[in-house]
Amino acid sequence: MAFFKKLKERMFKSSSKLEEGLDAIVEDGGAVEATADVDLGAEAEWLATESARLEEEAARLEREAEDAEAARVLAQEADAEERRAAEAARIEADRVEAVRIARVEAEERRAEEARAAAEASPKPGLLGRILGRGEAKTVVRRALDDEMLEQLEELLITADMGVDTALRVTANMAEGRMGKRLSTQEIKGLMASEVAAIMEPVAKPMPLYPKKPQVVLVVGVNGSGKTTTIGKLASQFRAAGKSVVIAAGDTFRAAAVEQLQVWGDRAGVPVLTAPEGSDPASLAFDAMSKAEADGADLLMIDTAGRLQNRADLMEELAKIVRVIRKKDPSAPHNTLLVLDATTGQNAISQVETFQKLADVSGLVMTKLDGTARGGVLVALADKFGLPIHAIGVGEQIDDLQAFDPEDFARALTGLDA
Ligand SMILES: Nc1nc2c(ncn2[C@@H]2O[C@H](COP(=O)(O)OP(=O)(O)OP(=O)(O)O)[C@@H](O)[C@H]2O)c(=O)[nH]1
Repeated sequence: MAFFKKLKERMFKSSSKLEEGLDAIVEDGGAVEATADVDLGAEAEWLATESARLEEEAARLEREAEDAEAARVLAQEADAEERRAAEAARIEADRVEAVRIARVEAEERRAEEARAAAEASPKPGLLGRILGRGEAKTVVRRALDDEMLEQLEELLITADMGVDTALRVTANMAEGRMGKRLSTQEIKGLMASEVAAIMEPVAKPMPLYPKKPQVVLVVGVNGSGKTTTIGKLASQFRAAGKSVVIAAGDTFRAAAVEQLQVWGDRAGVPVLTAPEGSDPASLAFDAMSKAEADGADLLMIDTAGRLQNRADLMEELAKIVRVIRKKDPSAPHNTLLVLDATTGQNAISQVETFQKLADVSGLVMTKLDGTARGGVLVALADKFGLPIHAIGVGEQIDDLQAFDPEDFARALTGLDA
């Protein structure tokens, strides 16, 4: 699936970190085994070839016997009964002997091939040696024990899954499997299904309501990717036939406003701005009036992300909410928290903080491309259960994807499609 391949490529750092770790864990205390399916296939192939060859040999001997029979008939005609009978007996004996020799030769050739293959290959698999089919494919397997489980836990913790989630994932993986010999591929498969099970309940697109305008408040620390995400979302909604208005609510930073205007242009969506330093709530109110007057489907409000002064930020966000509720008591309909995956476990404390500042209704995780810390999304899902609406996997306008738990789990663990 092309979409999955792209996600896996984008999440390369997370998956390669887990893959390397898993390989090392399985090799540490694991043993090389022949992959049974490959060797049985080789054996079946060899038997089929050999049986075809023996059939040919038998057919040839049959033809010879027929020729001998013809000779016997001729001899009969020559009225040399005894000689002919002796000749026929000899030919029959020759035929039996020829079949025996052909079988012995086949056995010898087989043994010779086995010896040659054993010499050519320093470490052939067991069946490979017996059958002389060259080097058999091998796989490293390790019996699942407490030590291996601990190593798996540590690996998941280093991939930012957090201690509690890592413990839960490994405990579920181990259930009913202690002592079983597992390959890296099998462990990846188990891990991917545990991760997908945790992510499944939170994978929800941003809900749309029959409200005009539907107000989407976008919160998050500076640099988390709010502006970029608003631009990407606006572009997607536009493509889906929705009319969108954006409000540049971080009025204290001219650069942030300019950046939002650039994204508005890219998405083909109007961006409402206010003079530097003016009241964000007043801008939000004006934007609400414009969106209503234009009959817009969605109003997306960018906000400041200054966590340095939490009390001010809390008051600023609360005032925006108070003001837009004068126009629509049910607004904001969504409060999206944008998180940067590269901050790893710090994303956990950002959720805790913003849940106190605003009524967070869903998450967008950005910058999953190019980070080895993608596991934090599993920890977030496990700890908060907040819906994950989308993931950012690049800086381009179409680099925002709906969150698919199975694709994510496979990409995270490096499981091949
Ligand atoms: N690789 C990558 N970069 C991203 C992604 N999302 C955003 N960025 C980059 O992250 C940086 C910050 O993004 P912004 O959208 O400006 O973040 P912000 O939260 O609005 O930040 P402020 O404007 O400082 O409040 C920019 O350089 C973006 O290009 C993503 O999914 N992947």
